Amino acid sequence: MHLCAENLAARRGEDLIFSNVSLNLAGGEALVLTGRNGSGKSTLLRVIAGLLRQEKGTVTFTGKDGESARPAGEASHYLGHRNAMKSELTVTENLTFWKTFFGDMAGGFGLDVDEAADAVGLADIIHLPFGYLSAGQQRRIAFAKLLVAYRPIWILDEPTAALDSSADQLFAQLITAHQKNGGIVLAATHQPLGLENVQEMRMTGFAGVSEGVWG
Ligand SMILES: Nc1ncnc2c1ncn2[C@@H]1O[C@H](COP(=O)(O)OP(=O)(O)OP(=O)(O)O)[C@@H](O)[C@H]1O
Repeated sequence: MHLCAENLAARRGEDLIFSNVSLNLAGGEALVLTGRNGSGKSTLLRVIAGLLRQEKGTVTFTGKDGESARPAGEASHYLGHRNAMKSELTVTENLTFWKTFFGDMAGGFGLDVDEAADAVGLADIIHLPFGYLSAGQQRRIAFAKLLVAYRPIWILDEPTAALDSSADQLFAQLITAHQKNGGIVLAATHQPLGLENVQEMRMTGFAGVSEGVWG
C-alpha cells in the first residue's frame, strides 16, 4: 500500500502556504510534520485528507499492488483540532454514529464501541454525555473514533494536545499498533510522539519562492 503526494501546493485565502511538496509512504511508515505555528502543517494534512482543495499536485492512495489509485481522503481517518463529537449525545451514541457512518474499508475491521473505549482506557464512562467528559477524556474518545472503523491511513493534527503523559504513551502505542498492522500515519505535532519507524518533515512556511522552501 502507498500514499503518494506529488508537487502539492496549497493556498489559504490569498496566500500560497507551500508549494512543491512531495511525499511517499508505504504501509507501516509514519511521517511527522513539525514547524512553527502557521507554517502550514494543518493545511497540508487537510489537503491530504481531501478536506481542502490543493492549488496544484496530486494525492493518491494505492491499496494492493495492481489496484488503481484513488483519492487518499477515501482511505483516511482525520483527527483534527476539534473532536467531531456531539456534546449532548453519550459516548456510546457518538462512537456508534461514527462506526455506522464510516463502515470498514476492505482490508481490516474496526473494534466494537465498547472495545474501542476500553482501548483508550475509558470503558466505564461510555454512558455519559460526551460534554461531561474532561478535555483529556474527550480527546481519548476522539481517538477511539479511529478504532471503530478501519482506514489504512491515519491523519492526526496535534493528536496529543490536552493529554496527560499516560495518554501520550497510550496514543503512541495505538499508533505503533496501527503501523505494525500495515497502516500509514501522518501527524503534525509540537511535541515528540515517541513513535517508531518515523520520518520527519519540517515545515518552514512559504518563503516567497516556488522551490527550496523546505528545511
Ligand atoms: N481559512 C483561512 N484563510 C486564510 N488563511 C488561513 C486560513 N486558515 C489558515 N490560514 C493561514 O494559513 C497559514 C498556515 O496555517 P496552518 O493552520 O496550516 O499552520 P500550522 O503549521 O498547522 O499551525 P499551528 O502549529 O499553529 O497549528 C497560517 O498563516 C494561517 O493564518
